[in-house]
Amino acid sequence: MSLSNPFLQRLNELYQSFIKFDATQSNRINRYRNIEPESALFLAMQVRIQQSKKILEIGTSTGYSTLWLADAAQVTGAKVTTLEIDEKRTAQAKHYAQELQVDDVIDFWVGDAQKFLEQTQEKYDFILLDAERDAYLSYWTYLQNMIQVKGGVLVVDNVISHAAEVKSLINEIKQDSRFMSTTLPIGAGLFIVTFKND
Ligand SMILES: C[S@@+](CC[C@H](N)C(=O)[O-])C[C@H]1O[C@@H](n2cnc3c(N)ncnc32)[C@H](O)[C@@H]1O
Repeated sequence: MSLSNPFLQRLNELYQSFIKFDATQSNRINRYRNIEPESALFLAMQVRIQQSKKILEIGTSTGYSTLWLADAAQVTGAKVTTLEIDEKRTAQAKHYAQELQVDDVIDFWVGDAQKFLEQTQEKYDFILLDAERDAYLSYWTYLQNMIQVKGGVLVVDNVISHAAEVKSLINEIKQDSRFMSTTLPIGAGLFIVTFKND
């Protein structure tokens, strides 16, 4: 059953252990930097509301958000492709996904997300962008062609907590008359983009 109490308890346990780990790391890059639980909950709801079938996550880390997305994907009959440059993190995320029996809907991809985006011809219903913010403008070149035109959505995390770092991306998207977008004050701030379809 989706979102069973044991599943939620284990997710919470994992989240607490990741937070503890991050507190021991002075170098930001070494931290896991998992999404806030309230953001993960919102994303899992959004997948259900949208009835997503194809989900892309950029930035797996240890898989906290991936687990939420995969659990929702099992409900909607979706597949999650998740990208991570650090193979040790992917191995961890895979391990938790197997333990929680959501690995059957996840395709773990290891490498530089830029390479994946350059090569893919796929479109996605739901895209979560949660990696290194200085690459986002470059990713957008590809992502704008990867959002499903009818009902697809891109969600960018940390747009309130790190507003200055995502300003250029947000300006670029706001200026593009094909899209509509807004920021939700959930967790570290979620920026949501979809096609206007006018
Ligand atoms: C903020 S964390 C992702 C957190 C994850 N979404 C969660 O909520 O559990 C960002 C991750 O992106 C990865 N990353 C950074 N640059 C990347 C790149 N160029 N390609 C793929 N992954 C990258 C980092 O290694 C890090 O694990």
